[in-house]
Amino acid sequence: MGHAAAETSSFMTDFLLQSGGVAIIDGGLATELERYGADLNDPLWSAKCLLTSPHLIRAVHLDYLEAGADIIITASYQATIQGFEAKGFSSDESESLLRKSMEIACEARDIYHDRCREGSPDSNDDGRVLKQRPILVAASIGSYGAYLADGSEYSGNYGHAITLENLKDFHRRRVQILAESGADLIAFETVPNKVEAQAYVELLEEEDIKIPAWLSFNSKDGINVVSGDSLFDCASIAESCKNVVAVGINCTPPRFIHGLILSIKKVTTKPILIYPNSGESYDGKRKEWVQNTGISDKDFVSYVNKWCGIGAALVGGCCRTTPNTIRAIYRTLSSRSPAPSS
Ligand code: MET
Ligand SMILES: [Zn+2]
Repeated sequence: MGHAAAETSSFMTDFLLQSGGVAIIDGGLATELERYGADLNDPLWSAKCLLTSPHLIRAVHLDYLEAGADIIITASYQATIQGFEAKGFSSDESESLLRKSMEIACEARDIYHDRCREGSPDSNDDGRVLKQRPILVAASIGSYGAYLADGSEYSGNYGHAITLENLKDFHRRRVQILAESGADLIAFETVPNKVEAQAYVELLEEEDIKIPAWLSFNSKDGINVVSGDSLFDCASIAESCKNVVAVGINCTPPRFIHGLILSIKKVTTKPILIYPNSGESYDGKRKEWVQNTGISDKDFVSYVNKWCGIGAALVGGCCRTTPNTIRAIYRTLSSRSPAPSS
C-alpha cells in the first residue's frame, strides 16, 4: 500500500472522529436555488447558475454551513463539459466552469470561517451555527443520466448502446479536473446502476485519482437501485475500491432508508452515508415536485436517530430538503450523548 492509499484509508474515519462520530452533509442544492428564485428549467439544471448566478450558489452553501453542515457539495452535479459545449462554450471555458463550482464552494467556506472568528463560539441568537470545525468540500459528479436531462438518473436505463467504456470516456475529463481543483473528495451522487458504479471505480484507478471519493446510489423501491440492479452488487463494487471512503444512498424517500442501510451493511465496512430527499413525489411530465407529499423536518429527524443507531455515519438531505432540515439534524445530533469510547 503506497503512502497516498494509506492516507485515503483513514481519511473518512479521522474526519468522522473530529465530527463527533457522525458528520452532517448539506441539503438539496438545486431545489434550494429554486427557492431563491433561480429558474433551473434547462438541460444544465443547477449548473446553469454557474453561468447566471454564482452568488446564489454561494449563498446556499453558506446557509447550509450556518445550519450546521460539515460537508458541502458543489454545484457540478449536472455540469459537464459535453453539456457546456452544447451551449457553445469552448472546452477551455467548460473546464473553467467546472473549476468555478469548486471556487464558489471554497469561497463560501472561507467566508464561513471568517464569520466563526467574528461571531460567538457556538450558536448565535439568530440560530446560526458559528462553530469552527473541519469542513469538507465535495465535488459533485452526477450520472450520465443526469446529463441527458430526461430523468434517466431515476430509471438508470441507458439502453444497450451505452457501454462501460462509453461511460468512462464520458466522465473522464470531468473527474480529472475536479480531482485537481482543490476538492477534498469526489461525491459520485445518484448513481442509478451497476455499470456506472463500475465506470467510476475504474476511472479512479486508471487515472490514479489522488483524492478520496464516495459512491451514493438511489432507489425507488427500497430494495434495488433505481435501474433494478442489485444494491448488493453496486455496494460491492464500491467496497472493492480503496479510493472509496464511504458508500450509501441519496435522493431516495426517507421511508426506504432503514432497509437500504441494512442491505449496505452486509457488504461494506466503509462508513455509510445517507442523504434522502424529502419524500415528496416528482411529476416527470410537469417536471415539478408535488408539494406536501413528503415528510416534515420533524419526522425526518426522528428517522435520523434510527439511521445512526443502525450505522449511518454521514447524514444530510437531498432534493427538497432545506437548511431547516439540516438545522434540525444538527440539533438532534448535538443532543445525542457522545458515543462511549471503547
Ligand atoms: C438529483 S440529486 C441532486 C443532488 C445535488 N447535490 C443537489 O442537491 O442538487
Ligand atoms: Zn436529489
